[in-house]
Order: sequence, then C-alpha cells, then structure tokens
Amino acid sequence: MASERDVRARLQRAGQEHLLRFCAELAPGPRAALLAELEALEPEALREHCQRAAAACACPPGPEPGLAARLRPLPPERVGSASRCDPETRRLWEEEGFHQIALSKVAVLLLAGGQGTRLGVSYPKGMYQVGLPSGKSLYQLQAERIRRVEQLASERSGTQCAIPWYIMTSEFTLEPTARFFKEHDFFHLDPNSVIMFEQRMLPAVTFDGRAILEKKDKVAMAPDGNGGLYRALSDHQILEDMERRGVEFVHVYCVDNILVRLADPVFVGFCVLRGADCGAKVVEKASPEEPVGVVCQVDGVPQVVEYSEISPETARLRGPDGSLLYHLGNICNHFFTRGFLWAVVSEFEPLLKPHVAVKKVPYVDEEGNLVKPLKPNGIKLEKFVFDVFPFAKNFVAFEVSREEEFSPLKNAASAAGDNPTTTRRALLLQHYRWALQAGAHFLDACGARLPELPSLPSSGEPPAICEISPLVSYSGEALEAYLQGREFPSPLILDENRARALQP
Ligand SMILES: CC(=O)N[C@H]1[C@@H](OP(=O)(O)OP(=O)(O)OC[C@H]2O[C@@H](n3ccc(=O)[nH]c3=O)[C@H](O)[C@@H]2O)O[C@H](CO)[C@@H](O)[C@@H]1O
Repeated sequence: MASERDVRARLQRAGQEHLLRFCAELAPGPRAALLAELEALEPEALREHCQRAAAACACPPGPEPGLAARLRPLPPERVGSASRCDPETRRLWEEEGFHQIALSKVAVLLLAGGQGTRLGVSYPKGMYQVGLPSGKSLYQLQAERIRRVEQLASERSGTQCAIPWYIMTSEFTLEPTARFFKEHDFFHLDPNSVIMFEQRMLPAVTFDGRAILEKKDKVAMAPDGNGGLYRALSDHQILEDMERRGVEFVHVYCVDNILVRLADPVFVGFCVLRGADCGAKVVEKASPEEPVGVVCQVDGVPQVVEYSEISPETARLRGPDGSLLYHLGNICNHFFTRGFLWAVVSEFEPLLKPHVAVKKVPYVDEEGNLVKPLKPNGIKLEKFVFDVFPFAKNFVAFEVSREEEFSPLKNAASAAGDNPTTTRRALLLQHYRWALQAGAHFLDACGARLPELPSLPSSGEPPAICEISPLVSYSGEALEAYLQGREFPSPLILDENRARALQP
C-alpha cells in the first residue's frame, strides 16, 4: 500500500498537495482508498494536465479564432453515398463487406464509457429501454444485429465467421455493463467474442489549475473522452488481440443510435474498395443548430469540427444550391483499418489536443462541506475519437439516409428531440416501412385495413405498430417470405418464433 509520505512527495511534484488536506482525519479504509487513487496519478502527467486545463480556461470560450477562414467542405471525390449511388455499385460494396465479414476480418468497437448525463439515468445508456413492444435494450438490439449479420455473411459464403465485439467502458460503466451482459447470457453471443476494456479517467480541475476533491476521500474524476480509446487500446493490448483474431477492419460506433448498423457491410465494403484507412458515416445535417459535428476540411485536411466548436454563423452558411455548406453531419460511426489504429496508438496519440468542457463539478470546500455548485466551477479535458482523421492517408466519408440509420438517444423525455420517444418512433417507423415494402397489410381492431403510408414524417406515429427482431432482418431484407400479401392486426412483433410460424 502507498505511504502517505510517498504520495505527498508525488503530489508536491505535481503542485497538487491540497488533495491530501483531509487525509489525517479519514478512517483507515477511506484513507487507504484515497492514497491508492492518488498513487495512480503520475506526477508529471498530473502537473501537465492541471496546467493545461488552467491555460485552456484562460482562452476565450467558443470557436477557435480564425477557424472559419480555414474551413472548407470535404471535396466530393472523398464522399460516397449509399442512397445516391446506382444499385449495382451498392451491391458491389455490400458484397465486399460481407466477404470481409465472412473471413472474420471485421470487428465492431463500441464506445460506452460516457456518463450519459443528458439522458439523466444512473446506469450505462446501452442498458436503456426506449419502450419498444419487445422491451429490448439498446445493447440487446446491437447484440442481435451482430448475430444476424454474422449469419447473413455465413450463409453467403458457406463458412462460419465471427465478429468480435470490443466494448470500451469507463470506471462508471464497466461493472454494470459486465453484469448486464452476464445476466442476459451475452444475448446468446459467444462470451469469448465480447471483449470489455476500460478507458482512463482524469481529474476535474478548477479554473486556477487545482484538481478537485469530490469528497474528503475521493478526487473528482471523469473519463478522458471517447478519444481516450487510443490510450485504452494500448493499455489493454487490444490491437494485439485483434491481430490474434485476424481482424483487419474495425467499425467504431457510439452507444446511443437506435438505428446503428453494426459492421454495416455496405459501409465496410465501400471503405475497403476505396482503399481507405479511415472513414466516417455521415447524414445530411437537419438544421444548422443540430448538435452533430461536421465532417469537413481544416487547412485542406479532413477533420470533424464538433458542434460545440463551430460558430452559429459558419454553421448557417449555404452553398449555391441553397443547402448547408457544412452539411455532412457526423454520426459517430467510424471505419478504421487495424494498421491505421496501430499507427495512431504508436505514433499520433500524443499529438491529439484535448478539448475543454466547463462543467459543474460537486466538491468539498475548505471546511469539508459537500457543495453542489450552481454555476460551472471546473474543467474536464477530453480527447475526441475523430481527432485522428487528419493522420489518415486516405480518408473517406459515406453518406447514409437519416431515417434508415440515425436516431440517437441523447436526452431525457422532457427534451424536444433525441429522446426516448423520438428514438422509439424512428425504429417503429422504419419497421413499418420495411413491412409495407415486403407486402404486409395492417388491420385495425375491427379488422378493417389501415391506411398504408410508406413515407411518414419522423414526428408522426406509424398507423400500425410493427417491431421486427434484428434476428429476423438486419436492414429490411428477407421479409417477403413472412409478410408478402398477409394481413396482420397491429401490433405485430415479428420475432424468430413468429417468423418460424409464418414461414411458407
Ligand atoms: C466527440 C464525439 O464523438 N462527438 C460526436 C458525438 O457527440 P455527443 O456529444 O453526442 O457525444 P457523447 O458524449 O454522446 O459520446 C459519444 C459516444 O462516446 C462515448 N464516450 C464518451 C465520453 C467518454 O469519455 N467515453 C466514451 O466512451 C459515449 O458513451 C457515446 O457512446 O455523437 C454525435 C452523433 O450522435 C456526433 O455528431 C458528435 O460529433
């Protein structure tokens, strides 16, 4: 166990000795916990972190001065489109994606270390149920999409394959996520193919560069941002694990998009055939104010400018055709080759600049009272997952349809958008569209046919409730066999059992 003397000496070197100010009055247990926590903080890194936070805070808030003049849209030759390409090209991309999946060269990697503060739940966001008829959580939907895409790839190739699922968690999310997966029997995935690992935490810092004590025996710590991925890959030898499994391509995604297509063969195939080392899925931005990063160029280099760092004037700029100039909205779905990740981890990670978030951080005052601040009092530094794009040799963006692929759960029910209601509706609208395309008809309680409205606004409810298990269909395929020309009372829950019963 760390001695107080050693820890004090280390903190002195970091200029953070105040973290021990209540140490003498603590009971042995909490005292040991505090010393262990402090011992893990490397003095030089801690000093640099606190200085950097204070320096960042001294800069005026808002977009970096002069950024607007350095921005340009991404050149069209770097952008592919799933919806605007001809069907044959799309088929070739999909075929290539399935081919790579069948060779077990594709992995998915979930960023799940965030605290989900805006949603306002105390457990990991992936465990959230948005109120689907099936009661499935986000994690369950994702697990079932992995199983289905594995099955589709295996059927096409006639060989068995596996898509390893890497899950980056943090101190906040690891334990409950691991428990949730065990309780649900890993959603019938092979537990050896589900690999959880933890990102690092960093102290929150006051505006004058002092790490904050959250309690007398606990430093206020926060995950180091989703760009903490790269250090975590190295800390836990994840790239070595990928190499052992033969993984060459990684689809990285964020937890909250209910429509996420894991290991999407079309996206993977597009990136592979383009010879890309790094790619980003995008959707057309819905409005200048939409809180999504924009994929663009800064000084001629592909990059994402985060929604919190672009000025409203720049976000509102329009091109000659009237559409938003910076319209490629980042949906936090990225493609990386393992080789590129290796280069990032071994060479570029230290060059990533942390971003500053000014937050209300609960703390203990000089007298030892717990204080919940009413205005921001602390700084959290975070790295962003997409900040490695400038290091790519061949970066591509891939535009997909919002209604088919993007509906994120960010906010609590009281918020206007991106909440449990909008995400549930997005999924049910999609499944209703798929069912109509496959030739289904829906009946009301009296047995009369309901109107068939294939294109509904995202704000409207579908005329009939239809939920299709990802185990039955990944992206709308293969539904005719169960639905063509048939009538169903609403709600229709098309799970594996129902599908079996409907099989001709
Ligand atoms: C930095 C980043 O990627 N921003 C993107 C993110 O914004 P947004 O601000 O919504 O990002 P979130 O804070 O929700 O984090 C995105 C993902 O990263 C994970 N996470 C976050 C912090 C952390 O320390 N560890 C961790 O794993 C979260 O669990 C989540 O899965 O999604 C939007 C689309 O929905 C994009 O338009 C934004 O450009």
